[in-house]
Amino acid sequence: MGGFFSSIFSSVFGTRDVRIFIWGLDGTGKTTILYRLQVGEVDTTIPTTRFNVETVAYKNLKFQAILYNVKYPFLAFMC
Ligand SMILES: Nc1nc2c(ncn2[C@@H]2O[C@H](COP(=O)(O)OP(=O)(O)OP(=O)(O)O)[C@@H](O)[C@H]2O)c(=O)[nH]1
Ligand SMILES: [Mg+2]
Repeated sequence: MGGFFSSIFSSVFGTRDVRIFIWGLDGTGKTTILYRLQVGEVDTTIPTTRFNVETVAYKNLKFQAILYNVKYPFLAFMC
C-alpha cells in the first residue's frame, strides 16, 4: 500500500506546498509512504507511537506530513 500511495502523491500534488494527514492502524504502511518518497527503497521501519510529523521534499514538491496511529485515542494525538 505504501508504494501505491507514494505514486499517487507524486503525480497529484505538482508544485504546491501542502500539509497532509495520514492515519491508520499500526503496520498499514504510513511511514513507508514517506520513506519511499524520501529515499526510494525502504528496508525497515520503526513503529510509530501515537503520531509523528515529518517534512518531506520530493522533486519540486515539499510537504509536511502528520502520521497518526489511530489505535491511540484522539486526545493522545493532541498532547
Ligand atoms: N508488501 C507490502 N508491504 C508493505 C507496504 N507498505 C508497507 N509495507 C510493510 O508493512 C510494514 C509496516 O509498514 P510501516 O510503514 O512501518 O507501517 P506504519 O503504518 O507506519 O506503522 P506504525 O508506525 O506502527 O503505525 C513494513 O514491514 C513495511 O515494509 C506495501 O505496499 N506492500
Ligand atoms: Mg510508522
